[in-house]
Amino acid sequence: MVLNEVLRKYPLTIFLDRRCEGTYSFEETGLTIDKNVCVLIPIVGLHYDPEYYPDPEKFNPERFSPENKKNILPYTYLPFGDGPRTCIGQRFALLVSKVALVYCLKDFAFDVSETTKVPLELDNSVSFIMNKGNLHLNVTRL
Ligand code: HEM
Repeated sequence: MVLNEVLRKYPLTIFLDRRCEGTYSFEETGLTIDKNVCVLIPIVGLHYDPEYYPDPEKFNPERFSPENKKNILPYTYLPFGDGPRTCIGQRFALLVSKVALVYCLKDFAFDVSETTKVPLELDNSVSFIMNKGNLHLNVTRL
């Protein structure tokens, strides 16, 4: 739940790109996308849309609890993309992250320090999500 919420707020890739394989018209809006047109899918826009994630700035892992996650609409949560080109490392990445977290939290406590930037400041000069400067934390051995 915590990792899912981290990847909602900070999804690494801010958009996905696809090239339209054939001219396609949406019945609901009449909008037509011509063949070969490139489409950008705004991951961050979807992840911060209050229609899909109420109070989107709030870090709330409960959004991904077993009871709540079934209400998440398909294609509104895309940290690993979706469809035939979805991330092949998704399961591996989640497994490694969970193991790393367990090892860290088993022996150390992490806390903010006077120099920690709250809220986290993001670096706008890169096309993926990354914090600006260093990330300062107080680490105590348990
Ligand atoms: C938290 C970690 C990771 C995130 C957030 C992530 C995210 C993504 C995203 C958004 C895509 C594009 C998917 C799409 O276009 O629908 C992608 C593709 C891909 N990822 Fe990851 N990824 C992660 C870790 C990994 C790891 C650990 C591996 C390899 C061991 C990996 C291998 C790949 C490959 C090969 C593709 C291209 C798949 C294709 O085009 O068919 N990723 N990833």
